[in-house]
Amino acid sequence: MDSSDNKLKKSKIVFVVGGPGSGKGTQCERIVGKYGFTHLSTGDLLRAEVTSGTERGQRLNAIMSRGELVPMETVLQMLKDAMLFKVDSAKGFLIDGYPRELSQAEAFEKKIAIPKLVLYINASSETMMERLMNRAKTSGRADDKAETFKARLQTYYEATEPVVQRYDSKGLVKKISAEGTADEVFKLVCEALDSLK
Ligand SMILES: Nc1nc2c(ncn2[C@@H]2O[C@H](COP(=O)(O)OP(=O)(O)OP(=O)(O)O)[C@@H](O)[C@H]2O)c(=O)[nH]1
Ligand SMILES: O=c1ccn([C@@H]2O[C@H](COP(=O)(O)OP(=O)(O)O)[C@@H](O)[C@H]2O)c(=O)[nH]1
Ligand SMILES: [Mg+2]
Repeated sequence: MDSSDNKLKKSKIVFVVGGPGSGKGTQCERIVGKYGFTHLSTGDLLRAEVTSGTERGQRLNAIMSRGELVPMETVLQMLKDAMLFKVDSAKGFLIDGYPRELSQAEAFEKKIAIPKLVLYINASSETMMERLMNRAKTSGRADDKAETFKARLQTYYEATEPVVQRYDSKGLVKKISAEGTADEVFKLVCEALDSLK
């Protein structure tokens, strides 16, 4: 019988990477609708832990409100648990907002699997700022404010962009221009996913 770890290793995994507010969550929702993938956002998993009000949640909240990264062991364990929970029903996994740093990418490959594709959702910092300030009106997210945005952006350029370079050198990256409307961006996303068989 196949062990759960083996099933994870064989599953279709797509990383969705991009700056804060680039539109990762929006595109993932559409991909789920069309392709039936299982969507897991590490940011959402962390926020669920914060909402649960545990002591661990309070520690996470402090880190996230500063726009910094939560220790990678914490995030990887949460992500792996969530993947194992779904592995029997998932047609594939969309991992949204992860990996955030090179060491996370390496740990994921070692403990879970190598992704089949990295969707790189790319927008200018001005566009991302504008989208987030808009979202802030309704999101209730503690980190949707101008000061935290700057820190998140800096963390993104310093820690996350090297992840894109790593996978680009392996030929796994599809770079998607995310400046247009969500519909326009989704067309490009579909082209990238359809090239994956
Ligand atoms: N014009 C336009 N707006 C978009 C697009 N995608 C998302 N938005 C808007 O931009 C905001 C951020 O989108 P999200 O999908 O939450 O972005 P995200 O990358 O998941 O952001 P984080 O969760 O902060 O990482 C939302 O208010 C969306 O409505 C797009 O393709 N075009
Ligand atoms: O793998 C992850 C994902 C998220 N975060 C934290 O959660 C916050 C929100 O992440 P999300 O992906 O929801 O939003 P983004 O920062 O991309 O706008 C980040 O700023 C980080 O503090 C983290 O530490 N590790
Ligand atoms: Mg998101």
